[in-house]
Amino acid sequence: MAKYVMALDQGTTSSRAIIFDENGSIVSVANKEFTQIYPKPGWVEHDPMEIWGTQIGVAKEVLEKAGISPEDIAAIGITNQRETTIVWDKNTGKPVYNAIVWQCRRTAPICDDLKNKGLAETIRKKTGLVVDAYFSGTKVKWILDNVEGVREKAEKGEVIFGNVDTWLIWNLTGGKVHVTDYSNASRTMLFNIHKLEWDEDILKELNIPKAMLPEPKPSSHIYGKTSKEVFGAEVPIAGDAGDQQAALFGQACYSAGMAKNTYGTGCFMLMNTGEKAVESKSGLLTTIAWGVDGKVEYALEGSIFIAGAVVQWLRDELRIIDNSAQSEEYATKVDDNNGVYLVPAFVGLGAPYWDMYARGTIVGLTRGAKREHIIRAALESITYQTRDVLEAMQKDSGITLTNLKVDGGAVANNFLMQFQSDILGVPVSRPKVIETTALGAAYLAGLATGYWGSREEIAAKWQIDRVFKPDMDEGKRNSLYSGWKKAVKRAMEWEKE
Ligand SMILES: Nc1ncnc2c1ncn2[C@@H]1O[C@H](COP(=O)(O)OP(=O)(O)O)[C@@H](O)[C@H]1O
Ligand SMILES: O=P(O)(O)OC[C@H](O)CO
Repeated sequence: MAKYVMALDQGTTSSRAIIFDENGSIVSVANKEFTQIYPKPGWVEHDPMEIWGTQIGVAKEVLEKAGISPEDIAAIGITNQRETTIVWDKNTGKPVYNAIVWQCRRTAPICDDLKNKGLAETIRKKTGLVVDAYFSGTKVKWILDNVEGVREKAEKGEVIFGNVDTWLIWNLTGGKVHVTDYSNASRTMLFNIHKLEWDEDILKELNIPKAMLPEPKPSSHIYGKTSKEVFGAEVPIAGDAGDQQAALFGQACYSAGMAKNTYGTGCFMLMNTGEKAVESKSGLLTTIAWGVDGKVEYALEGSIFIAGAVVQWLRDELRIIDNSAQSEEYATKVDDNNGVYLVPAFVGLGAPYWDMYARGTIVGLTRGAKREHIIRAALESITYQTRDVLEAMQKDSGITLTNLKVDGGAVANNFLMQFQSDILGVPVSRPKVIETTALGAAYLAGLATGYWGSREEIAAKWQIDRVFKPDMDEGKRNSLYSGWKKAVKRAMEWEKE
């Protein structure tokens, strides 16, 4: 029997491949960053060929690093940045346009139009989502309306759509399989999350031909096999989930009420709500967690668009740090934020504000404000945004969280984790494996092929690295947070005419 499971984790800023053994321990990792394209303010694109090239590149590299061959892989699990939209010609395999990234705001006017027609509530009821440029539906419409000749081809079924999971599976199978899983489908704003089917009315409203859409499937399922020419062997592709849902799975949040927060490019808090789709009244999303074991489970989600990305911005655009880890070093050189707040609304604000027209701002600057304060304010902003969504989640679910499980690249930052716990007043638990997204995808794939037997078996493998306990008095916690709320008001609706 093959000895390992491979996860392909296609994130917003990098493509990663990880090999896991039976214990869920990492055997080897390969990672490659790729180009972020910003054609206009508020627009974000990726080159789909670069996504594919880096992803297959790291898949080969990780095998080499581990000294194993493709035949040693029992199954592959795919997990991906969600919502990002790719449309390609199914005969040539070539994209008709760059991938429109989840962060891209170009379709805000299409969303305004849907809202003005009074469709927001119907769309929310069917899809669980707030009408926002974040989701794929309006991005597909934009491509059909703006790229010459694409609509005609789409109507003939020659041009097809997929999120990044679909694009990777299509390429891995040598252009044979056009599928997605329920968790990814639930992020398109085209999918009825209760009936588990594409919604004809929304498709009609957005003028999107159904023939373009992938077939929705469970998240733990054998979708097809890798092509020998592409991967070197025929390996079952047996797991597929959006990266945030995969992280929830990897954190073993299998019962209703369990939650995690992932600190990557953005920050996404998800709470499992079991087989019940809970409607949010506080600005959260209702989303499909996964389809596993013949049933579908749901989650409440608080989506924060910019988290770790603010640290990349300090590094690449502001150029006041050389690497992400330095953010911790500078932030801890000062005792506090000195009254400085940074609202990283670079691509608008997600939950719970949903303001497509908000933009980034720094407030509270005085003559004594130093680089350290700005760096600290950037890290603090991640924790305040998390408090925003945690409060919404507690309201919607009626559950008071007594502990928050965390993961993702930025949780390596100990200052960030301690401050997070201080601002929430709740312990924050960091697991040994912080690559939980990839782990979740591996588990989904391994369950479908019998490499692992059950969720109980998997849950027993979860191990803690460190718990950060709150160490700030309530008065200070609340006064810092009220400063944040004031700062957010300054950032909102900035781009609105
Ligand atoms: N020590 C650190 N402190 C703060 N942020 C960090 C640190 N290390 C990594 N990051 C941030 O974490 C993000 C990378 O996390 P990752 O989970 O790989 O994200 P993604 O899957 O979205 O590409 C980057 O945005 C990076 O700036
Ligand atoms: O690339 P990540 O890990 O920040 O995740 C992006 C999300 O899936 C967007 O919804």
